[in-house]
Formats: sequence, structure tokens, C-alpha cells
Amino acid sequence: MNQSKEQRILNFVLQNAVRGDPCSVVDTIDKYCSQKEWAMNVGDEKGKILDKTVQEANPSVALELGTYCGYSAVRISRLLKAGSRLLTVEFNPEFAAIAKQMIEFAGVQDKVKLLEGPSEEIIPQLKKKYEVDTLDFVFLDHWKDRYTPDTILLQECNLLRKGSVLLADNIIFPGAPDFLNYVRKSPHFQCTNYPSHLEYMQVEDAMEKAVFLG
Ligand SMILES: CCCNc1ncnc2c1ncn2[C@@H]1O[C@H](/C=C/CNC(=O)c2cc(-c3ccc(F)cc3)cc(O)c2O)[C@@H](O)[C@H]1O
Ligand SMILES: [Mg+2]
Repeated sequence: MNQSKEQRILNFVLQNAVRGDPCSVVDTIDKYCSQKEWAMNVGDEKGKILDKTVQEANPSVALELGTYCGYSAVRISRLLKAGSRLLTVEFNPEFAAIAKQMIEFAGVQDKVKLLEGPSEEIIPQLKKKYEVDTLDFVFLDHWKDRYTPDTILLQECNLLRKGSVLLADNIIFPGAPDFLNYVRKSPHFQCTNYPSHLEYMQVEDAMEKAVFLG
């Protein structure tokens, strides 16, 4: 049975990155995906916007929706202060298994908890099962038509507090028009747009930051 692209990405990291060094894992994935096979990691250009937003928020508890191969989980967790944690949600078992190995190789497993299952099931469990009070930072990078329902669900589950920072990938390409509409029209969010480019391509893309106002 020939390997999946995601397995090839992981193997390239295991053979070429430095174990325990999250930056080298991130750089090695970017090298593979820009030179050999495109993949839907947030990439380095938008990754720098992600880095700045995470550093600004300096979260104790962060959530990521859509782990995929673990690129942004490694990227985010490398910036977290001691005692902070990232919960990352992935419902595809094959991708979850790849991401788990990527996270462990990078040496960030103590900061990252990978929750396997669909976001709409996991989000309502965060308080009781995963001992979350409120979320300081949320990175949305899963199916684009799920950004809005999951943002509403986060509010319904009382997981956002005044100042919680949401950052959404792919605002232009593939696009998340209903999410953009929702947060920009809502009196409960203060929005900022960050123009950028699609990972590994010269196609326009953007990220949107939406700060919850309570
Ligand atoms: C039940 C569905 C909603 N809940 C969910 N709960 C948990 N994990 C979920 C998930 N949805 C999707 N996922 C996972 O997130 C990941 C999905 C990400 C979707 N991302 C994209 O489609 C995407 C696509 C592109 C893209 C851009 C240009 C192009 F030509 C083709 C694709 C670029 C990106 O940066 C992207 O993020 C997968 O690992 C999937 O298994
Ligand atoms: Mg994306």
C-alpha cells in the first residue's frame, strides 16, 4: 500500500529535522512542502503572523481546530510559556497519528494535548473533561464552513472571556466568507485583517483576528 503524502512529510522530518528542536521541525516541513509536495500547513509567511498573535496573547490555554500534520501545533507550542498548554483537535485518525509523532519528535508533547474527534463533540467537553475554564487563544484552520458554527459553540459553552483572541486562517483562499461576515458584524468581536499569501504559493490569502469583547 503506497504511503500517504502526510506519511511522506513525517518521514522527511524524522530523517532531516533535529529531534527535540521545534524550529527545525517547522523549517523542515516548510522545505518539503515548498520543494517537493504542497500541503495545507499554515506555512512560514502566515506562520509569522500566527507567531506574533500568539506572543501578543501569551496564552495559558490555547485551542487549535484542525491539527492536520501538527505543523501549527508545533509552531504555536514552541512559543508557550512554562505551564501553558495547547489543545489541538483532529478528527481524521490517520492525520492524528501523524501529528502525534510530529509533536513527539519536536519535543513539545508536554505542552500539547491532541484531542481526536470532531470539534463539535470536543468543544462541549473542554470544561468538564479537559479542565478548561476559558480559552485565551483559538486558532481556526479546519473545514472553512465550520469556523462560524464552532465560534458560536465556543460562546454557547462559555469558553471565551473578555480578550480571548481568535485567529482564522484562509480568509481569502479557500475563503471563509460566512465567518468573516459573522465576526465583523457581531458587536462581540473586534476584528483585524492580516493580508498575506497562501502557503508555499504566490496566491493572495489573509488571516483574521477576532478579539472577543464579552
Ligand atoms: C466535523 C468537521 C468539523 N470538525 C472538525 N473537527 C476536527 N478536525 C477537523 C474538523 N474539520 C476538519 N478537520 C481536520 O482539519 C484539517 C482540515 C483543514 C481544512 N483546511 C483546508 O481545507 C485548507 C485548504 C487550503 C487550500 C488552498 C488552496 C488549494 F488549491 C487547496 C487547498 C489551504 C489551507 O490553508 C487550508 O487550511 C484536516 O486535518 C481535517 O481532518
Ligand atoms: Mg489553512
